[in-house]
Amino acid sequence: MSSIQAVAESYRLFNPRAYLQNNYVPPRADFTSDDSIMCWKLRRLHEACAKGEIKGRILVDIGSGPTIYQLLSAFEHFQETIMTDYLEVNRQELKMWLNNQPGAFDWSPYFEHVCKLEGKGEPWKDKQKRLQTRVSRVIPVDIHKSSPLGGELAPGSVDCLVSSFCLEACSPNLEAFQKALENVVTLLKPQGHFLWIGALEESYYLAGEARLSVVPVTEDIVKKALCTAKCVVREFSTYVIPPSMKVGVDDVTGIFFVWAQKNASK
Ligand SMILES: Nc1ncnc2c1ncn2[C@@H]1O[C@@H](CSCCNC[C@@H]2Cc3ccc([N+](=O)[O-])cc3CN2)[C@@H](O)[C@H]1O
Repeated sequence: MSSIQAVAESYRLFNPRAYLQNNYVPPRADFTSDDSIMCWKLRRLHEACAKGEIKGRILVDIGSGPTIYQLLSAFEHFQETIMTDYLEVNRQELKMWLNNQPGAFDWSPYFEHVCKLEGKGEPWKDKQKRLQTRVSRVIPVDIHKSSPLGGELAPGSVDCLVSSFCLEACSPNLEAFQKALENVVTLLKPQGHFLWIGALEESYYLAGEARLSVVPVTEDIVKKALCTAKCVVREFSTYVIPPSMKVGVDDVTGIFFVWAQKNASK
C-alpha cells in the first residue's frame, strides 16, 4: 500500500459530526472576541474579498469537509460555487445543510458574524439562502490526482479556489503536499485567485475514532510551495493558537491565511 493509499485508508473512520464538535462549536467557535480563531479566519476572508479584486464566474472549494464557513465572503462575488470533498459522509453532511434537512449542522452564528462584518444590516437568513442557492454542485475531489475533480471541470477554468485545512491533512509527506498544491492550481485560470487556510506544524488531529496524520508545514514551507506552484502571494497572515484553544483534538500551533494568484503566464 502506498503512503497516499494509507492516508485514504485512515479516512475511512473519519466522523464528520465529531470533527464539527471538535472545531466548530465553542470554545474554538468563539464569536465573543475579535481575537478568537474563528473571528480571525472570517475577518481575513472578509477583508480579502472586500478589496473587490476577487470575483468572476466559478468558485471552487477544495476539500470542503463538512464545513461551509470558508465560503461566507467569497461566494458573494461569483455566479456559481462548487463544493468538493473526498468522503461521501462529508458530501452528505453538506447536502443536508444545503437542503435544510433536519439534523443539519447550525451555521447561523457564522452567518450572523459575517453579516456584522459586512455592515449592511442584512438578515443572516437572507445570506444563508443565497449561499444555498449559489452552490450548484457537491462533488468528489482527490488532490493527489493530476485532475483533482476528474473530468468535472477543465484545467484553467476556475476563477477562484478556496481551501481550508485540506492539503496538509491528507498529504503523507511534503513531496505529496507540493504535488497536491500543483494539482489544484492547474484548475485555476491564469491570474486566478487562491484563498487558502491551513494548519501550521500540526502532525495529527482527531475526528471521532479516526486519528489522522498531518504533514507538519511552516510559514516558510507554504510560501516556497506557492512559489514552486507559480503562484504570487498577495497576503500571508498567521494566527498563533493560544493555550486555551489547545483542547486535545490536534497539536496545531498556528493557522495560516494566504491570498495568492496564479501567474499570468502559467
Ligand atoms: N485525497 C484527498 N483529496 C482531497 N481531500 C481529501 C483527500 N483525503 C482526505 N480529504 C479530506 O480532507 C479532510 C479535510 S478536514 C481537515 C482537518 N484539518 C485538521 C484540523 C482542522 C482545524 C480546524 C480548526 C482549528 N482551530 O484551531 O480552530 C484547528 C484545526 C486543525 N485541525 C476531510 O474533509 C477529507 O475528506
